[in-house]
Amino acid sequence: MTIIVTGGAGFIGSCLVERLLAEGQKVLVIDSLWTGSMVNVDKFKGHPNYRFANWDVRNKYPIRETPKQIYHLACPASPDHFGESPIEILETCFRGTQNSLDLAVSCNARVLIASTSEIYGDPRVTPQSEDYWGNTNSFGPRACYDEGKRITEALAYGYQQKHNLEVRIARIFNAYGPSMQLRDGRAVPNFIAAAMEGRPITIYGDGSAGRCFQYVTDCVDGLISLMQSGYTRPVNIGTNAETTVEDLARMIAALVAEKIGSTRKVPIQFFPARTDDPYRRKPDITLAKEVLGWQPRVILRDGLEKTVDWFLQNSGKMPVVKVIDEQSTMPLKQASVSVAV
Ligand SMILES: O=c1ccn([C@@H]2O[C@H](COP(=O)(O)OP(=O)(O)O[C@H]3OC[C@@H](O)[C@H](O)[C@H]3O)[C@@H](O)[C@H]2O)c(=O)[nH]1
Repeated sequence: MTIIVTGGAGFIGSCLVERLLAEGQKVLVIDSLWTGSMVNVDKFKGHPNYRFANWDVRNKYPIRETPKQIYHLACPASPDHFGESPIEILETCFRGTQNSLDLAVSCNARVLIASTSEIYGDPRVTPQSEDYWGNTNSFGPRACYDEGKRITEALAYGYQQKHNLEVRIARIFNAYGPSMQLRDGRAVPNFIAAAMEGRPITIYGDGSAGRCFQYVTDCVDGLISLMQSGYTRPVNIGTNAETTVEDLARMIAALVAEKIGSTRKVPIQFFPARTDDPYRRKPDITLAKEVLGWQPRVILRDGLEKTVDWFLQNSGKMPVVKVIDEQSTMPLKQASVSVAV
């Protein structure tokens, strides 16, 4: 029986598809290529267990088979998209999720919903455990995603109550790795792109904001473990190894320089923090360890090295989604990272 992956041509989705195919599963990817890319799934073409449907999840998918599982991942996840397409993102969160849940009901399939750490908003408590209700702003630049993902969780809960549907909810914290787009807009690809292209790295805020970046294969392991588990409430999927945004920028600048054999200094420019940007985000992953027996394994330095290697090898093949105009405002201050190796 088939496993459906909506958003399977995206960054996390394509890594999940690769894993499922390697396990011998039959996979149908449903993706509109809004933020996903054929570049991510070209490698599966011709695989006997792989099929692709170019389809927007906001519309009901005309299914001709009975899937046993649905991983519902389809949705833009970069703050750059929140400003460009808030209504489309809200529609994707509500109608897209509802369509996947309806499909699961009609096929008696189990469905895993990709939720996010963003449902905690700008948290007042650290670390964030699943029973923290969050601090979100429903009327701000991140609202479409924060509130949109909150509604996906509420929908999943409603379907579980009303239809006795088997739902799994993964709250994914800052994933990174190969197959992100160079112009994705998130910190890791932005910093790698700047360092590779010899531009200054742009930091929003003073660089002290905290994040916990998890490598994509760890994230995919967590999603599969959750899908296979009997646990029906939300679970944080992330690492609790915290770093500051400035330390991340310095690590990436040094890694790129090491790889390309450069000794020049990489400037860092500090711009005002973005509205509602969470200051400190760190998951409590006790629950995931207990109910899934899962925990992340890849340390940041190793994951970043693999990611930088991948970008250096593949950046030429990537479609340009968006070039951020960093010159439109003046930086607050400038620092330089010495990358002499
Ligand atoms: O070029 C950049 C990009 C990002 N940043 C900062 O780096 C931090 C991390 O930003 P990212 O855009 O990578 O990620 P965010 O924490 O905002 O979460 C976002 O991307 C990861 C997804 O899992 C989340 O769902 C999504 O909302 C933020 O403080 C952001 O302002 C920069 O300083 N410069």
